[in-house]
Order: sequence, then structure tokens, then C-alpha cells
Amino acid sequence: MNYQVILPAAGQGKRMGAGKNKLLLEIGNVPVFIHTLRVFESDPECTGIYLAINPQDEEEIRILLKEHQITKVAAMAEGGQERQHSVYNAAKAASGEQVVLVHDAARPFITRDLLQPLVKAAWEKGAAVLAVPLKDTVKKADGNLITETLERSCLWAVQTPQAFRVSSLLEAHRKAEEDGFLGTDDASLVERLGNEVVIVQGSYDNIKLTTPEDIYFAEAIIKKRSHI
Ligand SMILES: Nc1ccn([C@@H]2O[C@H](COP(=O)(O)OP(=O)(O)OP(=O)(O)O)[C@@H](O)[C@H]2O)c(=O)n1
Ligand SMILES: C[C@](O)(CO)[C@H](O)COP(=O)(O)O
Repeated sequence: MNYQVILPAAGQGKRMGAGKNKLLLEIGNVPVFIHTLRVFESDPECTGIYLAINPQDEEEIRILLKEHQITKVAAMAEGGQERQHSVYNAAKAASGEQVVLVHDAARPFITRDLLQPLVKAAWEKGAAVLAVPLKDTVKKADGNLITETLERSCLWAVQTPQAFRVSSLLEAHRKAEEDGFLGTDDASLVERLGNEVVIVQGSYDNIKLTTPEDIYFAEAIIKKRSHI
């Protein structure tokens, strides 16, 4: 089933502390966001890629797209203050398919085999996210005083891509903007409207490059994959 994908790529990478957008850093001698783009470029069911970018990165991004022969970028929208604003800006440009994925450009290890189950689930249920079962025990605390140990068997670490019927994603973002609601992922905007979101099992390799040690994990994943 065909889909389009929105890739928010307009962050500052503050937690990475590289002094520039972390997506332009190289892992395995290729910029992070090019790894991500290659997955969708090579998927025949992806009909268009919509990037949200910072104007200051635009020239470098255009050069890299050409150099790495990425041809499916249909539009580039200007990023916003928060990830949510960047996604909404790009979502307004996306049209043509019934299902749209939102995927962090900072998660370069997504694999194609995970995409179709997600697209299918979104088509059937309205919205779906990739997630993996939590491995740690999670506790709630008031300051440093623990108030509750959460039941781990029902906890999931949610990833991207997250898939939506286009109308559902746009409505959820419109309503969030109207209500001044800011979520850390797109599914939460759909959930707050009372609409169902289902989980599709993701992969522990599908990490988000957030802090400097993630670069070591990323290099290890690249090395592992080069031996397969
Ligand atoms: N205003 C923003 C913030 C984030 N993102 C994108 O959303 C994804 C996930 O965000 P995160 O990992 O938090 O990236 P940064 O915002 O760059 O990191 P930080 O919060 O450390 O500054 C990344 O691909 C990032 O480029 C975006 O498009 N627009
Ligand atoms: C969308 C996300 O990647 C799901 O895990 C995550 O919520 C993004 O959070 P961040 O605050 O932008 O790192």
C-alpha cells in the first residue's frame, strides 16, 4: 500500500552538543539524515518525502540530496520552534496518498520490513505507532521520593515511524494548535481526541540519535549490519 512520509529534520541537536544539526554528522561516512532518506528512497511504496528543515541548513541539505541521489523529496517546509510545529508545517504540504508516516530524521536505523505492517494498521485503525516493550523498571517520583512502580508488562517505548490517515493527522495537529497543546509525539495528538492508536512491534535498533553516546551505538549497529 502506498504512503507518503514526513521527516522532521529541523532540530538544533542541543543534547548532542555537536555545535550543528546532528543530522549532518556522519556515521559510517554518510550523514545521519541520508541513512534515513535512503530507506524511503528505496521503498517503491513510498511516493513522496516531505522534509521539515531549518533555512540555515537548506543549502547543505540540497547539496547532499544531489550527491546521494535522493530524488523523492517532494517538498521542503520550514521547521518550527518545536518538533510538533515542524511536522505540522510539512504535513500541510503532503497530499495524494491516504496514509502518511511521520518519522524522525534522527532515527536512521528504521528498516523497510517494518513499514508495511504499520501502513496497513493505520489504514485499518486510523493511526499506528512502532514501539518496543520497555526493558527497565519505571517508577514515578515526587522529587526523589518514589510514589509508584509502574506495571512494566503494559509499558512500551514508542518510536517513529508513526502512521496516520492524512485527515486524522491534520485534524489532530489543527486541534492541538487551537488548544495550545504540545506533545512529544504525533500519536499523542490523536489520542487526546479519543481516537484509537495501535502498536506495531518495532525494533530495538531503531534508536533516536539524541546524546553523544548514541553515536557509538550507531556505529556499532552499522558494523553489525555490514557483517550480515
Ligand atoms: N523544532 C524541531 C525539533 C526537532 N525536529 C526534528 O525532530 C526529530 C526528533 O527531535 P530531537 O531528537 O529532539 O532532535 P533535536 O530537536 O535536534 O534535539 P534537541 O532536543 O537535543 O535539540 C529530529 O529529527 C529533529 O530534527 C524538528 O524537525 N523541529
Ligand atoms: C517522537 C519520538 O521520537 C517518539 O519516541 C520522541 O517522542 C521525540 O522526542 P524528543 O523530545 O523530540 O526527543
